[in-house]
Amino acid sequence: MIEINALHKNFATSKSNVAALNNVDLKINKSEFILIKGESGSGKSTLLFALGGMLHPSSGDVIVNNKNLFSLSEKERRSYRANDIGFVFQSYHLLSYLTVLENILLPNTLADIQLNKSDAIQLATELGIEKRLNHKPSQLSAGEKQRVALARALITKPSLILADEPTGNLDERNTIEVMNYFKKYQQEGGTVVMVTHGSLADDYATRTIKLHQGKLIEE
Ligand SMILES: Nc1ncnc2c1ncn2[C@@H]1O[C@H](COP(=O)(O)OP(=O)(O)OP(=O)(O)O)[C@@H](O)[C@H]1O
Repeated sequence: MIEINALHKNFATSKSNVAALNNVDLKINKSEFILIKGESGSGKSTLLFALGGMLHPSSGDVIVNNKNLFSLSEKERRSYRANDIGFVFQSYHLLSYLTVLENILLPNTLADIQLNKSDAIQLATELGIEKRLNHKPSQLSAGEKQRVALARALITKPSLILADEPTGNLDERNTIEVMNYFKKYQQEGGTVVMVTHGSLADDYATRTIKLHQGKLIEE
């Protein structure tokens, strides 16, 4: 499904040149649940953003469903991001001036398919936040905020979830809940790629990869 070939990303400044990714090769199959681990600065987020078509590599390819992501037009890449991927971040990235329901339906502004309110309500019910639909993010607990972010990520029925430390601000109980939602999504055929430092996700993943100074050192 996804093939990463000889991926390099350099960040050059006047004083330094950081190889954030250095010759990374990786194949990701449908319905895998992959954890990306490695010390701070090892390139985990860079790899995730390249997978999401949000960060242009210096060289190398990201092939998704036989298409080279970085040979697509900007419009095609935007469509891939909006329709095929759900993003979940540590800090939720909810819009504070929108209600929970409006946040969940936010992909409507970007995705090709028309999302409707009843789908959002059904998803919110599955995630246990149906009583919060008219609240603003500031009125929610951390675990509730992340479930809203999950609903927003899932509403387009993406084939791939990219998650960057999604449980970094959550306690153990909420972490386990989020991991169970990811597992359910994966068991229904979705693919999850998740950056994490912790070990709570280990039991949920089908594979763990490790980066060190931009190199993939362990599968
Ligand atoms: N925009 C940028 N400009 C310059 N250097 C950058 C930029 N983004 C990332 N880097 C550098 O690239 C390297 C990899 O960064 P990345 O954020 O991918 O690491 P990470 O493994 O996700 O780290 P953390 O666990 O701390 O989030 C780091 O040395 C970082 O300083």
